[in-house]
Amino acid sequence: MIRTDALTKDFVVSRTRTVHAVRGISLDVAPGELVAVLGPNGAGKTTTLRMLTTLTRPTSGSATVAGYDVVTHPDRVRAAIGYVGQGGAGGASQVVRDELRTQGEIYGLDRRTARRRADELLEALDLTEQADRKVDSLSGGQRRRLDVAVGLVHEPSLLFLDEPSTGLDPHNRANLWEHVLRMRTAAADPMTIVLTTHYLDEADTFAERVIVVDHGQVIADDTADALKADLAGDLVTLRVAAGDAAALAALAERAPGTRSVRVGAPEADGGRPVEIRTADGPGATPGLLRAADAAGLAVTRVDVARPTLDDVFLGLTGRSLRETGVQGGDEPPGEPTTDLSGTTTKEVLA
Ligand SMILES: Nc1ncnc2c1ncn2[C@@H]1O[C@H](COP(=O)(O)OP(=O)(O)OP(=O)(O)O)[C@@H](O)[C@H]1O
Repeated sequence: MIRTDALTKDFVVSRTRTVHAVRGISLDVAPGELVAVLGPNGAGKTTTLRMLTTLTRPTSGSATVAGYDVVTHPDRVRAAIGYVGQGGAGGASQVVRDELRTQGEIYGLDRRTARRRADELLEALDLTEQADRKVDSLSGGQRRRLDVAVGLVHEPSLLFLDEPSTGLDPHNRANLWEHVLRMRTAAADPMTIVLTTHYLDEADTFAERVIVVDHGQVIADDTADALKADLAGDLVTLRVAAGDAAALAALAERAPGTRSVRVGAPEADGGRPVEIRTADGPGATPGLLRAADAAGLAVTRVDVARPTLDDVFLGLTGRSLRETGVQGGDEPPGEPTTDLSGTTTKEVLA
Protein backbone atom coordinates (compact mmCIF):
# COMPACT_ATOMS: atom_id res chain seq x y z
CA MET A 1 0.00 0.00 0.00
CA ILE A 2 2.93 2.31 0.77
CA ARG A 3 6.50 1.86 -0.30
CA THR A 4 9.19 4.47 0.14
CA ASP A 5 12.81 4.25 -0.78
CA ALA A 6 15.39 6.56 0.80
CA LEU A 7 12.89 9.40 1.00
CA THR A 8 14.39 12.72 2.05
CA LYS A 9 13.17 16.26 2.54
CA ASP A 10 15.36 19.30 3.04
CA PHE A 11 14.00 22.73 3.84
CA VAL A 12 16.30 25.53 2.80
CA VAL A 13 15.58 28.15 5.44
CA SER A 14 18.30 30.60 4.54
CA ARG A 15 21.39 30.81 2.40
CA THR A 16 23.42 29.27 5.16
CA ARG A 17 20.89 26.97 6.78
CA THR A 18 19.12 23.85 5.52
CA VAL A 19 16.91 21.71 7.74
CA HIS A 20 17.25 18.02 6.91
CA ALA A 21 13.74 17.14 8.09
CA VAL A 22 13.66 13.61 6.63
CA ARG A 23 16.94 11.79 6.01
CA GLY A 24 16.30 8.68 3.97
CA ILE A 25 13.17 6.86 5.12
CA SER A 26 12.47 3.46 3.55
CA LEU A 27 9.16 1.91 4.49
CA ASP A 28 6.74 -0.77 3.42
CA VAL A 29 3.15 -0.73 4.67
CA ALA A 30 0.93 -3.64 3.64
CA PRO A 31 -2.79 -3.28 2.85
CA GLY A 32 -4.92 -3.33 6.01
CA GLU A 33 -2.13 -2.47 8.44
CA LEU A 34 -2.62 0.08 11.24
CA VAL A 35 0.72 1.75 11.69
CA ALA A 36 1.70 4.44 14.18
CA VAL A 37 4.63 6.74 13.50
CA LEU A 38 6.02 7.82 16.85
CA GLY A 39 8.79 10.24 17.62
CA PRO A 40 9.71 13.43 19.44
CA ASN A 41 8.86 16.93 18.24
CA GLY A 42 10.64 17.78 15.03
CA ALA A 43 11.51 14.14 14.22
CA GLY A 44 10.08 14.45 10.72
CA LYS A 45 6.74 12.65 11.18
CA THR A 46 4.51 15.32 9.67
CA THR A 47 6.93 16.02 6.83
CA THR A 48 6.94 12.30 5.97
CA LEU A 49 3.14 12.22 5.98
CA ARG A 50 2.98 15.36 3.88
CA MET A 51 5.22 13.75 1.26
CA LEU A 52 3.12 10.58 1.24
CA THR A 53 -0.04 12.63 0.81
CA THR A 54 1.51 14.72 -2.01
CA LEU A 55 1.37 17.97 0.00
CA THR A 56 5.16 18.30 -0.02
CA ARG A 57 7.51 17.19 -2.77
CA PRO A 58 10.38 14.96 -1.68
CA THR A 59 13.91 16.29 -2.12
CA SER A 60 15.15 12.83 -3.13
CA GLY A 61 14.16 9.19 -2.97
CA SER A 62 10.81 7.80 -4.07
CA ALA A 63 7.41 6.96 -2.63
CA THR A 64 4.57 4.91 -4.05
CA VAL A 65 1.19 5.21 -2.35
CA ALA A 66 -1.79 3.03 -3.31
CA GLY A 67 0.19 1.99 -6.38
CA TYR A 68 1.02 5.50 -7.62
CA ASP A 69 4.18 7.55 -7.46
CA VAL A 70 3.63 10.65 -5.30
CA VAL A 71 5.60 12.89 -7.66
CA THR A 72 4.46 11.68 -11.07
CA HIS A 73 0.83 10.83 -10.20
CA PRO A 74 -0.21 13.05 -7.28
CA ASP A 75 -3.86 13.22 -8.46
CA ARG A 76 -4.18 9.44 -8.42
CA VAL A 77 -2.65 9.28 -4.97
CA ARG A 78 -5.02 11.95 -3.65
CA ALA A 79 -8.05 10.16 -5.04
CA ALA A 80 -7.06 6.96 -3.26
CA ILE A 81 -6.25 8.35 0.18
CA GLY A 82 -7.90 10.23 3.02
CA TYR A 83 -5.87 12.75 4.99
CA VAL A 84 -6.78 14.22 8.33
CA GLY A 85 -4.24 16.93 9.03
CA GLN A 86 -3.47 18.77 12.25
CA GLY A 87 -5.15 21.98 11.16
CA GLY A 88 -8.69 20.64 10.92
CA ALA A 89 -10.65 20.37 7.72
CA GLY A 90 -13.79 22.09 6.70
CA GLY A 91 -15.13 25.60 6.48
CA ALA A 92 -15.95 26.94 9.94
CA SER A 93 -19.17 28.67 8.90
CA GLN A 94 -20.52 25.72 6.91
CA VAL A 95 -23.28 23.52 8.24
CA VAL A 96 -21.87 20.11 9.20
CA ARG A 97 -24.00 18.06 6.79
CA ASP A 98 -23.36 20.47 3.88
CA GLU A 99 -19.66 20.41 4.59
CA LEU A 100 -19.56 16.64 4.18
CA ARG A 101 -21.69 16.68 1.05
CA THR A 102 -19.55 19.42 -0.51
CA GLN A 103 -16.38 17.53 0.26
CA GLY A 104 -17.88 14.40 -1.33
CA GLU A 105 -18.68 16.34 -4.50
CA ILE A 106 -15.18 17.83 -4.54
CA TYR A 107 -13.92 14.26 -4.58
CA GLY A 108 -16.06 13.54 -7.62
CA LEU A 109 -19.07 11.80 -6.03
CA ASP A 110 -22.38 12.57 -7.73
CA ARG A 111 -24.91 14.51 -5.61
CA ARG A 112 -26.96 11.51 -4.58
CA THR A 113 -23.93 9.48 -3.58
CA ALA A 114 -22.45 12.45 -1.72
CA ARG A 115 -25.69 12.85 0.28
CA ARG A 116 -25.84 9.15 1.10
CA ARG A 117 -22.21 9.03 2.08
CA ALA A 118 -22.56 12.15 4.27
CA ASP A 119 -25.51 10.61 6.13
CA GLU A 120 -23.67 7.31 6.61
CA LEU A 121 -20.63 9.07 8.04
CA LEU A 122 -22.68 11.33 10.32
CA GLU A 123 -24.32 8.22 11.71
CA ALA A 124 -21.09 6.21 12.01
CA LEU A 125 -19.23 9.02 13.72
CA ASP A 126 -22.10 9.96 16.02
CA LEU A 127 -22.66 13.37 14.49
CA THR A 128 -26.27 13.06 13.33
CA GLU A 129 -27.48 15.31 16.15
CA GLN A 130 -24.98 17.97 15.15
CA ALA A 131 -25.67 17.68 11.41
CA ASP A 132 -27.54 20.99 11.15
CA ARG A 133 -25.11 22.99 13.26
CA LYS A 134 -22.32 25.21 12.02
CA VAL A 135 -18.88 23.59 12.03
CA ASP A 136 -17.46 26.24 14.38
CA SER A 137 -20.09 25.47 17.01
CA LEU A 138 -18.84 21.89 17.51
CA SER A 139 -16.87 20.80 20.56
CA GLY A 140 -13.23 19.73 20.11
CA GLY A 141 -14.10 16.04 20.04
CA GLN A 142 -17.01 16.52 17.61
CA ARG A 143 -14.84 18.67 15.37
CA ARG A 144 -12.16 16.01 15.23
CA ARG A 145 -14.74 13.36 14.37
CA LEU A 146 -15.95 15.62 11.56
CA ASP A 147 -12.33 15.90 10.35
CA VAL A 148 -12.19 12.09 10.21
CA ALA A 149 -15.54 11.98 8.37
CA VAL A 150 -14.21 14.45 5.79
CA GLY A 151 -11.12 12.27 5.36
CA LEU A 152 -13.33 9.24 4.71
CA VAL A 153 -15.99 10.78 2.48
CA HIS A 154 -14.70 9.24 -0.76
CA GLU A 155 -14.21 5.80 0.82
CA PRO A 156 -10.42 5.72 0.63
CA SER A 157 -8.64 2.47 1.22
CA LEU A 158 -5.82 4.31 3.00
CA LEU A 159 -6.26 6.91 5.72
CA PHE A 160 -3.54 9.19 7.07
CA LEU A 161 -4.18 10.72 10.47
CA ASP A 162 -1.75 13.38 11.65
CA GLU A 163 -1.97 13.53 15.44
CA PRO A 164 -5.68 12.75 15.41
CA SER A 165 -6.29 13.15 19.11
CA THR A 166 -3.94 15.97 20.11
CA GLY A 167 -5.83 18.40 22.32
CA LEU A 168 -8.63 15.97 23.16
CA ASP A 169 -9.29 14.87 26.72
CA PRO A 170 -8.97 11.14 27.52
CA HIS A 171 -12.72 10.55 27.14
CA ASN A 172 -12.86 12.15 23.70
CA ARG A 173 -9.68 10.40 22.64
CA ALA A 174 -11.16 7.03 23.54
CA ASN A 175 -14.36 7.97 21.78
CA LEU A 176 -12.55 9.03 18.59
CA TRP A 177 -10.60 5.77 18.55
CA GLU A 178 -13.72 3.71 19.05
CA HIS A 179 -15.22 5.34 15.97
CA VAL A 180 -12.07 5.07 13.86
CA LEU A 181 -11.64 1.38 14.68
CA ARG A 182 -15.30 0.66 14.00
CA MET A 183 -15.12 2.39 10.64
CA ARG A 184 -11.96 0.52 9.80
CA THR A 185 -13.38 -2.91 10.39
CA ALA A 186 -16.78 -2.05 8.88
CA ALA A 187 -15.16 -1.65 5.45
CA ALA A 188 -15.21 -4.71 3.19
CA ASP A 189 -11.41 -4.69 3.16
CA PRO A 190 -9.97 -3.31 6.37
CA MET A 191 -8.71 0.20 5.78
CA THR A 192 -4.99 0.84 5.99
CA ILE A 193 -4.32 3.54 8.58
CA VAL A 194 -1.10 5.44 9.12
CA LEU A 195 -1.08 7.86 12.02
CA THR A 196 1.39 10.06 13.76
CA THR A 197 0.90 10.49 17.44
CA HIS A 198 2.30 12.14 20.52
CA TYR A 199 0.55 9.64 22.76
CA LEU A 200 2.62 6.60 23.64
CA ASP A 201 -0.37 4.66 24.90
CA GLU A 202 -2.24 5.33 21.67
CA ALA A 203 0.55 3.80 19.60
CA ASP A 204 0.87 0.96 22.08
CA THR A 205 -2.81 0.07 22.28
CA PHE A 206 -4.13 0.60 18.79
CA ALA A 207 -1.28 0.26 16.33
CA GLU A 208 -0.37 -3.15 14.97
CA ARG A 209 3.01 -1.77 14.12
CA VAL A 210 5.03 1.11 15.53
CA ILE A 211 7.60 2.98 13.48
CA VAL A 212 9.87 5.06 15.71
CA VAL A 213 11.36 8.09 13.97
CA ASP A 214 14.14 10.28 15.32
CA HIS A 215 16.11 13.02 13.54
CA GLY A 216 14.41 12.22 10.24
CA GLN A 217 15.27 8.50 10.28
CA VAL A 218 13.49 5.28 11.21
CA ILE A 219 15.24 3.90 14.29
CA ALA A 220 12.84 1.02 15.02
CA ASP A 221 9.97 -0.68 13.24
CA ASP A 222 8.00 -3.60 14.71
CA THR A 223 4.98 -4.47 16.84
CA ALA A 224 4.91 -2.63 20.17
CA ASP A 225 5.33 -5.94 22.00
CA ALA A 226 8.35 -6.98 19.94
CA LEU A 227 9.97 -3.56 20.35
CA LYS A 228 9.49 -3.71 24.09
CA ALA A 229 10.78 -7.28 24.39
CA ASP A 230 13.76 -6.78 22.07
CA LEU A 231 14.82 -3.27 22.90
CA ALA A 232 13.75 -2.59 26.47
CA GLY A 233 12.98 -5.74 28.43
CA ASP A 234 11.08 -6.13 31.71
CA LEU A 235 12.20 -4.46 34.91
CA VAL A 236 12.45 -6.61 38.04
CA THR A 237 13.08 -4.61 41.21
CA LEU A 238 14.22 -6.53 44.29
CA ARG A 239 14.58 -4.70 47.60
CA VAL A 240 17.11 -5.86 50.15
CA ALA A 241 18.86 -4.36 53.17
CA ALA A 242 21.22 -1.61 51.93
CA GLY A 243 24.27 -3.64 52.90
CA ASP A 244 23.17 -6.57 50.73
CA ALA A 245 22.49 -4.57 47.55
CA ALA A 246 25.95 -4.92 45.98
CA ALA A 247 26.01 -8.69 46.52
CA LEU A 248 22.51 -9.07 45.06
CA ALA A 249 23.43 -6.89 42.06
CA ALA A 250 26.51 -9.02 41.35
CA LEU A 251 24.42 -12.16 41.56
CA ALA A 252 21.71 -10.70 39.30
CA GLU A 253 24.29 -9.80 36.66
CA ARG A 254 25.16 -13.48 36.31
CA ALA A 255 21.52 -14.61 36.07
CA PRO A 256 20.33 -15.89 32.67
CA GLY A 257 18.53 -13.25 30.59
CA THR A 258 19.86 -10.25 32.56
CA ARG A 259 20.62 -7.30 30.33
CA SER A 260 21.66 -4.72 32.87
CA VAL A 261 21.55 -4.10 36.60
CA ARG A 262 21.32 -0.86 38.52
CA VAL A 263 21.31 -0.24 42.24
CA GLY A 264 18.93 2.54 43.25
CA ALA A 265 19.34 5.06 46.03
CA PRO A 266 19.06 3.86 49.66
CA GLU A 267 15.54 4.25 51.03
CA ALA A 268 14.38 5.72 54.33
CA ASP A 269 13.61 2.29 55.82
CA GLY A 270 17.21 1.10 55.32
CA GLY A 271 16.39 -0.92 52.19
CA ARG A 272 17.85 -0.46 48.72
CA PRO A 273 16.34 -1.42 45.35
CA VAL A 274 18.25 -3.50 42.84
CA GLU A 275 16.75 -2.94 39.38
CA ILE A 276 17.30 -5.76 36.90
CA ARG A 277 16.44 -5.31 33.23
CA THR A 278 15.74 -8.75 31.81
CA ALA A 279 14.10 -10.27 28.75
CA ASP A 280 11.34 -12.05 30.69
CA GLY A 281 10.65 -10.55 34.13
CA PRO A 282 8.01 -12.99 35.41
CA GLY A 283 10.11 -15.93 34.18
CA ALA A 284 13.38 -14.66 35.67
CA THR A 285 12.05 -13.68 39.10
CA PRO A 286 11.79 -17.15 40.73
CA GLY A 287 15.40 -17.94 39.77
CA LEU A 288 16.60 -14.59 41.11
CA LEU A 289 14.80 -15.18 44.40
CA ARG A 290 16.21 -18.71 44.74
CA ALA A 291 19.74 -17.42 44.09
CA ALA A 292 19.28 -14.61 46.61
CA ASP A 293 17.99 -17.07 49.20
CA ALA A 294 20.89 -19.48 48.61
CA ALA A 295 23.33 -16.57 49.13
CA GLY A 296 21.61 -15.60 52.38
CA LEU A 297 20.23 -12.30 51.00
CA ALA A 298 16.75 -11.52 52.32
CA VAL A 299 14.57 -9.95 49.63
CA THR A 300 11.85 -7.84 51.27
CA ARG A 301 9.87 -6.78 48.22
CA VAL A 302 9.54 -7.77 44.54
CA ASP A 303 8.15 -5.63 41.68
CA VAL A 304 7.95 -6.69 38.06
CA ALA A 305 7.10 -4.00 35.47
CA ARG A 306 6.58 -4.40 31.76
CA PRO A 307 8.42 -1.82 29.65
CA THR A 308 6.70 1.06 27.92
CA LEU A 309 7.39 2.44 24.46
CA ASP A 310 9.19 5.25 26.27
CA ASP A 311 11.63 2.67 27.64
CA VAL A 312 12.16 1.52 24.04
CA PHE A 313 12.95 5.05 22.91
CA LEU A 314 15.17 5.59 25.92
CA GLY A 315 17.07 2.39 25.17
CA LEU A 316 17.55 3.44 21.55
CA THR A 317 18.47 7.07 22.01
CA GLY A 318 19.31 7.66 25.66
CA ARG A 319 16.51 10.26 25.73
CA SER A 320 13.00 9.97 27.07
CA LEU A 321 10.16 10.76 24.70
CA ARG A 322 8.37 12.38 27.60
CA GLU A 323 11.17 14.95 27.94
CA THR A 324 10.57 15.89 24.32
CA GLY A 325 6.90 16.70 24.83
CA VAL A 326 5.49 13.31 23.88
CA GLN A 327 2.62 12.34 26.14
CA GLY A 328 2.47 9.22 28.22
CA GLY A 329 -1.31 9.52 28.08
CA ASP A 330 -3.16 6.96 30.12
CA GLU A 331 -0.20 4.80 30.96
CA PRO A 332 -0.31 3.73 34.58
CA PRO A 333 1.57 6.23 36.68
CA GLY A 334 4.85 5.20 38.21
CA GLU A 335 5.91 2.81 35.48
CA PRO A 336 9.68 2.78 35.50
CA THR A 337 11.36 4.78 32.81
CA THR A 338 14.84 4.56 34.24
CA ASP A 339 17.45 3.95 31.60
CA LEU A 340 19.37 0.89 32.57
CA SER A 341 21.03 0.29 29.24
CA GLY A 342 24.75 0.61 29.32
CA THR A 343 24.90 0.99 33.10
CA THR A 344 26.92 -1.64 34.84
CA THR A 345 26.73 -2.54 38.48
CA LYS A 346 30.29 -1.38 38.96
CA GLU A 347 29.51 2.04 37.51
CA VAL A 348 26.47 2.44 39.70
CA LEU A 349 28.22 1.36 42.82
CA ALA A 350 31.37 3.36 42.12
N1 LIG B 1 8.19 24.36 5.97
C1 LIG B 1 9.26 24.18 6.73
N2 LIG B 1 10.32 25.00 6.66
C2 LIG B 1 11.42 24.82 7.42
N3 LIG B 1 11.55 23.82 8.30
C3 LIG B 1 10.53 22.97 8.42
C4 LIG B 1 9.34 23.10 7.66
N4 LIG B 1 8.49 22.09 8.01
C5 LIG B 1 9.13 21.39 8.95
N5 LIG B 1 10.35 21.91 9.19
C6 LIG B 1 11.35 21.38 10.13
O1 LIG B 1 11.57 20.03 9.81
C7 LIG B 1 11.76 19.26 10.99
C8 LIG B 1 10.73 18.14 11.05
O2 LIG B 1 9.46 18.71 11.25
P1 LIG B 1 8.12 17.85 11.32
O3 LIG B 1 6.98 18.81 11.47
O4 LIG B 1 8.09 16.90 10.19
O5 LIG B 1 8.34 17.05 12.66
P2 LIG B 1 7.31 16.20 13.51
O6 LIG B 1 8.01 14.94 13.88
O7 LIG B 1 6.02 16.07 12.80
O8 LIG B 1 7.16 17.11 14.80
P3 LIG B 1 5.85 17.42 15.70
O9 LIG B 1 5.67 16.19 16.53
O10 LIG B 1 6.29 18.59 16.51
O11 LIG B 1 4.70 17.71 14.79
C9 LIG B 1 11.66 20.25 12.14
O12 LIG B 1 12.96 20.66 12.47
C10 LIG B 1 10.86 21.39 11.56
O13 LIG B 1 11.15 22.60 12.22
